[in-house]
Amino acid sequence: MFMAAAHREMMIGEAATAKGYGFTVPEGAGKIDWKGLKERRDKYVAKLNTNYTAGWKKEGVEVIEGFASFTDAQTVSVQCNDGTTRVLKGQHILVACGGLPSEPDIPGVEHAINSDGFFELEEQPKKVAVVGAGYIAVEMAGILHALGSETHLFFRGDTVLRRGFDPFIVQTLMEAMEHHGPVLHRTSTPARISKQDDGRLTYVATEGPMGEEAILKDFDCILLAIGRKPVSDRLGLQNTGVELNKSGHIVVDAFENTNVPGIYAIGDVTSTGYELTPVAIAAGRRLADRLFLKEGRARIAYELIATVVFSHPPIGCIGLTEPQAKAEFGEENIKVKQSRFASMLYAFNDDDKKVKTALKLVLKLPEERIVGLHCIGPSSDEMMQGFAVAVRMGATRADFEASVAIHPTIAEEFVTFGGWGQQQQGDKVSALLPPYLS
Ligand SMILES: Cc1cc2nc3c(=O)[nH]c(=O)nc-3n(C[C@H](O)[C@H](O)[C@H](O)COP(=O)(O)OP(=O)(O)OC[C@H]3O[C@@H](n4cnc5c(N)ncnc54)[C@H](O)[C@@H]3O)c2cc1C
Ligand SMILES: NC(=O)c1ccc[n+]([C@@H]2O[C@H](COP(=O)([O-])OP(=O)(O)OC[C@H]3O[C@@H](n4cnc5c(N)ncnc54)[C@H](O)[C@@H]3O)[C@@H](O)[C@H]2O)c1
Repeated sequence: MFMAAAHREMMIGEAATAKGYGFTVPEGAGKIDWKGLKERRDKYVAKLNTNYTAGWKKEGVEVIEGFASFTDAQTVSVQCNDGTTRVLKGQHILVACGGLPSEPDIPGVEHAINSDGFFELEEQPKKVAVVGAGYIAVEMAGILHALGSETHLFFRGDTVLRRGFDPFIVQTLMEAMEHHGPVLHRTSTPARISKQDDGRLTYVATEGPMGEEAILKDFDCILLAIGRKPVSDRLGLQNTGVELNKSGHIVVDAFENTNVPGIYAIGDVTSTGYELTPVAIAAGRRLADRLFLKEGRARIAYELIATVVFSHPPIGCIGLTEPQAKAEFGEENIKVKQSRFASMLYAFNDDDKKVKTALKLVLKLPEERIVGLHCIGPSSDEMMQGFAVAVRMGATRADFEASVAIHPTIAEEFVTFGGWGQQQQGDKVSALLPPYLS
């Protein structure tokens, strides 16, 4: 959440963009009171926790603080924080124990921090290495760079976000980062970390096809963000017969059931492949409705989960990438509409203009149903939620085309695409009205 909020305040080049609009931007205007921000954030988080605790009390939920593990498929033993042990039996047991950051097996790894450590930093690092290519690495490197830390981003492939993101969008992000972002270190694999005599850190990676050593010195922080692993190994699951997959995630079906009746799992600890807060919450709600309100067989549409990366600029997407759609439905059954342009927001600053906005629709033929919608550019994060509703409802190109554009916005490109080609005419127009108006 704070990444999202921080992101909005710190759009790269915001000061430069403001200059283009005629604002006087004093030197050092972007400087941040890191300590003050951390203090206010910690207070805010504490208040949220207090509110949740109060809510549970009000609902009559007993909260037992401690470490829980299974002794058998109906029994959980809790080592409570107050030193006592509680043994609880249940007809229904839900595992929602999440995950922990993964660490590379390299010498000196203890000198680095992970995303938990990032939130504990008391000072803004002057020179920082961020290792990884996923959400956290991209977001945190973007924030640190935007705040003025000398930021180096190290990743194993040619691009970041290689898994699950459309190559057109990723390429646009790479170009934006090259113009306005951290120093990029491609094809780079972590090798070792050591502490220098002056307390700063040296980071060594192997880079390029020949695996040459790259030695970079003088970091005051090395942040590892190479994914998260489920905590399933410490829950006594071996006493239950609950099945885990190769990566240790609890195997669940689309209804949050494990293979053991009465044991369910949601969130990051599961095999669903989505490590996102709203997915865990939605899964919990659906499960509770089914178990206790007996409300049918509602399940999450895992195929259509919208996601946002709070990169600079942000990325929003839902559904299949172009390669995924072609693999699933066959190349001949997929049509793509895409567009790349300099946003009007950046019209007055030549350097800004290099950061492009890109949008893509992936359509399944013959009905031209939208099976993928992807964008990168200002406000892509905010615009995704509305488009996600439309895509989940099965919107087609005709539905988008029939929606009158809002001008001047970036999102309007999705419904105009520079003129979709043929305009609908005559009787076809009424066919494009929503059912309740026709
Ligand atoms: C840096 C960072 C930024 C993120 N940003 C976003 C974002 O912007 N948007 C988004 O949608 N998602 C984001 N995520 C992902 C999101 O945080 C997770 O998907 C979500 O928290 C998963 O919820 P969960 O309940 O499965 O697990 P968690 O939130 O990890 O909660 C699991 C809880 O179980 C407790 N626990 C573990 N084992 C036991 C045990 N044996 N006994 C008792 N308690 C136990 C843990 O202490 C923890 O409190 C982010 C993740 C990280 C790390
Ligand atoms: N905006 C958001 O919604 C948001 C923000 C932050 C995190 N998250 C969630 O948290 C999850 C965890 O984030 P993450 O960025 O740590 O994981 P990730 O799975 O998104 O990315 C991990 C990256 O680390 C790389 N990697 C793996 N092993 C490596 C190694 N040994 N050396 C170098 N690189 C290695 C992988 O290639 C991958 O690119 C995400 O999958 C996401 O679901 C979401």
